[in-house]
Amino acid sequence: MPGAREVGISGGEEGGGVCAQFCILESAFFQILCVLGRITDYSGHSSWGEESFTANLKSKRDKWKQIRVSSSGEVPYYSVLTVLPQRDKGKLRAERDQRWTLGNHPGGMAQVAAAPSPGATPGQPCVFKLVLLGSSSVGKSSLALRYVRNDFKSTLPTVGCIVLWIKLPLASVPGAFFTKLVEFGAASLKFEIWDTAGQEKYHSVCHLYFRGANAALLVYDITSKDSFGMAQQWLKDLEKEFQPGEVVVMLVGNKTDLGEEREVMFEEGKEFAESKGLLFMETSARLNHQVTEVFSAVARELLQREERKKDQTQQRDARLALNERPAGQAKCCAH
Ligand SMILES: Nc1nc2c(ncn2[C@@H]2O[C@H](COP(=O)(O)OP(=O)(O)OP(=O)(O)O)[C@@H](O)[C@H]2O)c(=O)[nH]1
Repeated sequence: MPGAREVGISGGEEGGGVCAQFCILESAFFQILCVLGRITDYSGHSSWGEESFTANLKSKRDKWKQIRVSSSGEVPYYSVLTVLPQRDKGKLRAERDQRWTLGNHPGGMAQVAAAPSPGATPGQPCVFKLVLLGSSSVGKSSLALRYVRNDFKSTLPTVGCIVLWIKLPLASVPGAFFTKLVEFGAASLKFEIWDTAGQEKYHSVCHLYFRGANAALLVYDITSKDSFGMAQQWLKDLEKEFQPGEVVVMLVGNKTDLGEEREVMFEEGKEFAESKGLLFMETSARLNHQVTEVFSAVARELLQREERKKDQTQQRDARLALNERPAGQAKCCAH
């Protein structure tokens, strides 16, 4: 978008060849453990295999521990299978076996997933939570990866609902995974992008992750009519959770590079979006077509809404101030 400048990217540690989902999973766990006060530092992953990973965590006592985490089952959960002792001792001693079910651990995901407060600190950019929703394989993770890192790769299915922050993260485990700072002239905002798993088995828990969202991208694959239908289903889920106009929603038809296999016409997407008051764009994460424009359009809409809210608050305060004047004092300073 003209005037938009991307000024920074942070979060989501990614080692060589490590997939985005992995970052999400890591990030989610890192946040959970920080919230629980169990760790003070995190050294990143050491390996990835199937649906498990290992990570090095620094405890309050300044000791490094290695944990192995896996996800499995119909309801996604992440289980710390084994806590290994300090690496310098070299022994494999199981110290703890804990299991968290996403969303219901006291002090866990519920806090991690708390809504960011736009512009909470004066001088700081407004922070907005943006969730990516849609069927499996429509390209949610790819759009985030393209936007945040200008990268594209064949990715593994996200497990669970991770916030990625921009993959703000999990197989897709809920969690923030990337943040991106965007400046529009004098205004700036920070996106916290939460990626969710599109697989049907995770659908029932994904609402935990869009709680507190400021914006949502409803992504479908233009070569799949089914995915377009599912995007409409996701919209119904959002409507259950939010008041009309509470979140900025954009419908995104991805994979325009596969035009010959197109099953959903541009007009079809546009008409549906207009009928529901949604923003609409078609993209190709693969060719980097319109990806930045999608996020910029959402960012612009969010900032405009914030401005409108500020104006309304000022007008209301001004009215209140006038009404509170002592009796007999003129309400109009012109006379
Ligand atoms: N041709 C083409 N392929 C794409 C595009 N975007 C994503 N893909 C591919 O589609 C597949 C699925 O992409 P993902 O980004 O993992 O999809 P997702 O929606 O995050 O999937 P889940 O994690 O299962 O919810 C991968 O093989 C991507 O490389 C695109 O714009 N064009």
